[in-house]
Amino acid sequence: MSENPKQRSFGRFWAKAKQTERFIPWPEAFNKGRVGVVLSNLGTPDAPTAPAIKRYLKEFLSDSRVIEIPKLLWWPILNGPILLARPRKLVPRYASVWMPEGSPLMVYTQRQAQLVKQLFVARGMDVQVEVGMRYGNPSIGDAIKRLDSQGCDHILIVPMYPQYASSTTATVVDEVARVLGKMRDQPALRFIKRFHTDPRFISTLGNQIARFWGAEGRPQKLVMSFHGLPQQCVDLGDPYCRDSYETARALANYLGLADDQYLVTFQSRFGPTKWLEPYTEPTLKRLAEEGVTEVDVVCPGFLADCLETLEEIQVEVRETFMHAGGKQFRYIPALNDNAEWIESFADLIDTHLQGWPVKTKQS
Ligand SMILES: C=CC1=C(C)c2cc3[nH]c(cc4nc(cc5[nH]c(cc1n2)c(C)c5CCC(=O)O)C(CCC(=O)O)=C4C)c(C)c3C=C
Ligand SMILES: [Fe+2]
Ligand SMILES: [Fe+2]
Repeated sequence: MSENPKQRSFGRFWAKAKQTERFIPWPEAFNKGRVGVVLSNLGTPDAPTAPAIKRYLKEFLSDSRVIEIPKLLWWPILNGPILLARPRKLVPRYASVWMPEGSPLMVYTQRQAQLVKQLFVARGMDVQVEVGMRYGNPSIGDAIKRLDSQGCDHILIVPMYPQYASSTTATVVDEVARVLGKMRDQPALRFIKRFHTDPRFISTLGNQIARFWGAEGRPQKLVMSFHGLPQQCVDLGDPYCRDSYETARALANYLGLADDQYLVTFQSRFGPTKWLEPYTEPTLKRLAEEGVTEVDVVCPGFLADCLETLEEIQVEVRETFMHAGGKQFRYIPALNDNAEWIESFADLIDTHLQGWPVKTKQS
């Protein structure tokens, strides 16, 4: 019997469809309408080697949300002195914090994603969670592609920064828009802008500090060190500085600290321009010189420990403080995979999923 021409053309269509990257078999195609979450952190080199660090820095420092000087001026500086010298200088610093599973920023971000996902499963919720780093791997594009292939057409983007800054939060939004600009069937989309005074964030970090003090005793001063930002960004309207002070005040209130029991400082200055002050390292030097010999440092802008906390604070700043006469310097770790934080983070994310088809096992 001869083949029906209609059947033949369907056969050709089917064979071609199966070859395409986005082919979804029929049963799964009906499983659309799921909900996905992208946890987006800064990103980090793939290895503590000069080529890997160079690749990472090139992508990071080519972002016009991060370096706000005209590209034509910046290009020779970046590709000249910075990318020729900085990667090699950073190798021993990254190597000193590297964990068996990889860069701490990556390891703790992946753990948070895994644990939050497990908690959603335990709560009977159908929510996929993927990590999408702003720079390096896995990228935001990778995360969205993975969610899309799992049938998620509702996506919540969670920039992992409690305080909003254009150079961190806004650039995640830019990148998501760029990725979605290439999609025909786009997902429904939401973003978390900030959670710098969210009671769940403040109480979890506050409890982490209080537990530390319960076991080890209180210091003379608590230093809350936030990542810095060029002063010019704040002058142009970036709310990051105000957000940081609001986090600090909420944390101090939660812990019952008087104004003279804590300080706010800004770390990780990059380049010669004026950044937010007071700078962390000179402040700690001054404190030691003035006779404050016992300090604890916490970094409430970082949800995961990384180079900037484990090396810059825990090694470099500690050394400066001790050389200036300090006797006791303790770094209180970031929330990382703290079980209470995983619960709080899942609750915070859940608040932003309201009204979306987060199917329960019963339904
Ligand atoms: C927590 C919020 C962060 C803000 C705000 C931020 C602004 C900012 N950073 C740079 C330049 C660098 N930052 C670097 C490392 C780094 N920065 C953050 C977070 C914020 N940055 C993190 C979590 C990390 C650690 C990454 C890791 O791999 O562990 C670096 C790389 C290291 C180095 O070369 O010193 C640079 C460079 C600018 C210019 C900026 C605001 C404009
Ligand atoms: Fe930074
Ligand atoms: Fe640094």
